[in-house]
Amino acid sequence: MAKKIGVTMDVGNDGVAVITISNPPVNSLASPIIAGLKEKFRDANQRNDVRAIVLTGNNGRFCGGFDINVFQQVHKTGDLSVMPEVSVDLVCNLMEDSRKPLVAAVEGLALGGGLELAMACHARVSAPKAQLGLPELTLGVIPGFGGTQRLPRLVGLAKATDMILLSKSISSEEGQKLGLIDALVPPGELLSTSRKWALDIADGRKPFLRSLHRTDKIGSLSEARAILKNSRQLAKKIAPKMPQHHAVIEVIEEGIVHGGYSGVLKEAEVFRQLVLSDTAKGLVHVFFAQRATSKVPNVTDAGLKPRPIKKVAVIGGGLMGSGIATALLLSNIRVVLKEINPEYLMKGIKTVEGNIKGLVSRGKLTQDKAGKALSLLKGVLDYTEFKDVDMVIEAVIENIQLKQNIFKELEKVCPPHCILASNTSTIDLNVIGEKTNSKDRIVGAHFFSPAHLMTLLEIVRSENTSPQVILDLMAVGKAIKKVPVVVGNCIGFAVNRTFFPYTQAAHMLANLGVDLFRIDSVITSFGLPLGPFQLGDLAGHGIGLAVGPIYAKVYGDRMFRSPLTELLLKSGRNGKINGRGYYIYEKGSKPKPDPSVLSVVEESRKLTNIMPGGKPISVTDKEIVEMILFPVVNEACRVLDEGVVIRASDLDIASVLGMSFPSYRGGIVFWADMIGPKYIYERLKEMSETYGSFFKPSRYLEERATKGMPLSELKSSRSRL
Ligand SMILES: CCCC(=O)CC(=O)SCCNC(=O)CCNC(=O)[C@H](O)C(C)(C)COP(=O)(O)OP(=O)(O)OC[C@H]1O[C@@H](n2cnc3c(N)ncnc32)[C@H](O)[C@@H]1OP(=O)(O)O
Ligand SMILES: NC(=O)C1=CN([C@@H]2O[C@H](COP(=O)(O)OP(=O)(O)OC[C@H]3O[C@@H](n4cnc5c(N)ncnc54)[C@H](O)[C@@H]3O)[C@@H](O)[C@H]2O)C=CC1
Repeated sequence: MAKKIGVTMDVGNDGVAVITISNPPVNSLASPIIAGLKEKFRDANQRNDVRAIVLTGNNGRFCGGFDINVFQQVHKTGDLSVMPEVSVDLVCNLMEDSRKPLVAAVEGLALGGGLELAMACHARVSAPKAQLGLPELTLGVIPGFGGTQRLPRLVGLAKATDMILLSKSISSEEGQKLGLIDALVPPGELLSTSRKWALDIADGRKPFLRSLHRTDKIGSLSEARAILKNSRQLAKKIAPKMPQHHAVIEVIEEGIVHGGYSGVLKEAEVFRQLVLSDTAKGLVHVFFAQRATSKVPNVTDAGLKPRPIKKVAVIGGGLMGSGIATALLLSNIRVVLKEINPEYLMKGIKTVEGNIKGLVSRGKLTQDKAGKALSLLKGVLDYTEFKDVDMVIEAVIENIQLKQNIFKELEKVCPPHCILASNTSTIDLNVIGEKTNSKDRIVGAHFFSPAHLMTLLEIVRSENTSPQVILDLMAVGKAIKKVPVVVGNCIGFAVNRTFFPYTQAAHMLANLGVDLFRIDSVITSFGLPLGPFQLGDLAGHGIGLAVGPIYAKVYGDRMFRSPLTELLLKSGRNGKINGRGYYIYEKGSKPKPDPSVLSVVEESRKLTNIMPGGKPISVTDKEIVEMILFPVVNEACRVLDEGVVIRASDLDIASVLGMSFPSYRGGIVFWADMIGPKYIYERLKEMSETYGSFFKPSRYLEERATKGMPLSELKSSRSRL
């Protein structure tokens, strides 16, 4: 059935015109909707039989904001003229300054431009539990329909700056307490109450309030300045590299100092600058990339329905198993946690308890919910409880034989419908399932550490995994608030494979004489939260050593073999786990660079002997970024070429959510396309001539560079999906 898009107006016998936005699924403000709103408001203002107006949205959702597709259009063409004139034409002139009272009837959600339309109305009536917010900063822009001016005037400056800077939405219940919502009524009474409210304003029984003209919640200029000073500090802390966070404070201040209308004009001007920024391009790409992951050909379009997953067994209560168990419990899924002995089992259970208590102490979970979650956990030492589980997630150490034996055993003890998933970070799924007859229900459920906090779930399918199993795991992933990305089977899958050159390039640079703490600092300035050496400390150097040979077996031709990890472990530095790696870890304080590790690096340099003429190389910060991240782009090209991901944007979202690649750079492939494949190819060619085949450009990169094609444009016939 075709989507019904448009704006309707029904004028009742009571003289109230109800204007309704229809643009499923979220009633976003696409260009025809904005044109329709202008037409209907003009009409309602002119008609003699209309005394008052109610604005609402169809299908239980008021409005999800401006149509983000238009931003993407602007990014593709650079043409700002496709952005309709809204803030003054529609919002100020036709709505707020209308002589006829206007009431917003809000239900479901009013976000971004949606909330901004509601705030331009003369009152807001809402159904319970509606989501209200201005999330524009997450898209690299600022509110553009007057939200920067009206929200402070409705909820107060401190609350408004907090909501805007943190893109934090509130419920209609909280909105009512703050004065954003005038009345909260059951959904069945929403329209009747809104009509009555509009007529009450028309007849002078209720005040005719124009938000932009209000000053009662702004406070004095000195109070406002003190709040804005705090906001500037907050913006510096949470988003030092985001232009929109700093710009929005300037825009709010303009309205405080020179009046709301002046603020509206400045808002429009700044909005138009920001919408063309690279940050907005990256963040809008990430918005759509994340949503695209829910569409998996031959799985989500195959007419299948996810089966209920009520009880899950997790094998191994170590770092990953305890995190995975925590994530499941928090979404009310029963968990059986299996370990090898009572001591390890107790340790696993204590870790789960610690994870959950940590959420309570940070105010992210109520005590009640924590108690409920923990009541769903059962620790076991044998397979008796496995007889009625719907899914098993194996998270034992990275050992092929051990995993093969476990899967062989699982086939016998689990019911036939049970999904058999492995959290392996590296091993080929076909090898894990080699000794079973259940290959169609074997799947990779690759979580990222800490598993209860990181949002990526890489779902790895082999050529035998059934679409039903993939769909079920996608549904579990969403239920436990992860973003599932379905990828093909290969060593390291999509994310770890793409990023294995990250650590290796860092090791090469350190062996070439570059200071490792400088490398970490350059990479964090680029936008990753941790540099490669600190990340190694966090993951633990033992795991690095264990997976090295697995990668070497298949990608050996393009690996830099560094003795650094082995030397580090020999010197008793396992990483954060034992308090010492490249950094020193002490409870309650930030990791400190450990100068004594430099002797280990020296030893490594002697063994590799790759410094030209025995002298450290001299590199700029830009060159460090290129030497570390261009090899990652190069491997991403191979991942794209081999069809390990369905679409390039899946690798973008996986790199953002799994590796914390900066979202404002749009993900690894998007970033590479912004720089240009030709430049990356030429730089890698130069590096490979100087430093060897580790940097040799891949066939895919060379082809794209020569043909002038973006990396994201897939033409692979070698899909693994
Ligand atoms: C001059 C500019 C004025 C201005 O102030 C700027 C704005 O208003 S910018 C937009 C601000 N709004 C937002 O940032 C909201 C973005 N959307 C969401 O946060 C969520 O989609 C939702 C909370 C509204 C709904 O969530 P959910 O039910 O989980 O559904 P999905 O997220 O999967 O979305 C369903 C499909 O709807 C598409 N969508 C959502 N919002 C918009 C939008 N504002 N514009 C265009 N399209 C939107 C989304 O892409 C999904 O589409 P699909 O094809 O994947 O089904
Ligand atoms: N550490 C990390 O950052 C990540 C690890 N992984 C993968 O997750 C898996 C587990 O890794 P970690 O949790 O780090 O290891 P870990 O060493 O912390 O935990 C493994 C646990 O499995 C238990 N175990 C071993 N054999 C068992 C058996 N037969 N039955 C029940 N329990 C058994 C061990 O006692 C141990 O507690 C590995 O495959 C690893 O590659 C995946 C993503 C990230």
